[in-house]
Amino acid sequence: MKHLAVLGASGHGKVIAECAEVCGWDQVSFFDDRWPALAVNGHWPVIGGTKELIERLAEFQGVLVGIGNNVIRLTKLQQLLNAGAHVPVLQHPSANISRYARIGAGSVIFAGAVINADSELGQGVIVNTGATVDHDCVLGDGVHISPGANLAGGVVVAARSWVGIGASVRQLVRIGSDVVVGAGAAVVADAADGLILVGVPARPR
Ligand SMILES: CC(=O)SCCNC(=O)CCNC(=O)[C@H](O)C(C)(C)COP(=O)(O)OP(=O)(O)OC[C@H]1O[C@@H](n2cnc3c(N)ncnc32)[C@H](O)[C@@H]1OP(=O)(O)O
Repeated sequence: MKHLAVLGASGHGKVIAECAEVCGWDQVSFFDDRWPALAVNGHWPVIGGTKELIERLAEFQGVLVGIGNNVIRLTKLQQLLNAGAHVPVLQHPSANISRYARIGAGSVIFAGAVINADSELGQGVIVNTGATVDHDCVLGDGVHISPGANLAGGVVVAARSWVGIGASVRQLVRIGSDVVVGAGAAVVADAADGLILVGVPARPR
């Protein structure tokens, strides 16, 4: 019996839960600091907060963080790793992931995503529905590649940056840490840390 705990009873958490079910996890339970006021997340129960999860870690064969905010997701992930949680990588069966890609603990790769050869993903990364990460990309801890976004070959996205839905990034471009790339943007040049970029071609906002 494989029981997965997900910290963060969010919409993102629901996608993690369903992905876990199709990956063969028998049961999924949520933990969220809004518990006990929040007792359910869609089709899955919420059975405690962070404190309760850490007390009950031994009951779960895996623990993931279902929080979209990159900074909070990484903080919670580190807390769970420090407490000795077993943090898996979740890969939807329809995702096409190179055998030569490396993916850090707590990362989730959703339906229809593609990750090509020699890409390296850090911990707590989200490659969302239908996103593509081409060959030789490097994604730092806590990066989120939103649905339908496309990274060309050799792109670097540093820690905690968020590439918005449907955005595109030209090959070999380096995006710094804590950057937000807006929905539909086309990033064609390197971007410094902390910028918000929008448009085609993408410019700081
Ligand atoms: C499964 C999931 O749901 S995963 C989540 C996927 N979601 C995303 O990818 C969202 C990415 N976020 C965005 O694109 C956001 O709009 C941001 C971060 C770029 C900007 O957000 P905010 O700071 O809240 O901007 P706000 O909505 O107030 O708009 C400010 C201005 O920027 C413009 N703007 C906002 N987003 C964009 C964009 N993606 N491209 C071009 N212009 C934009 C607005 O039109 C507005 O222009 P105006 O001042 O001329 O009226």
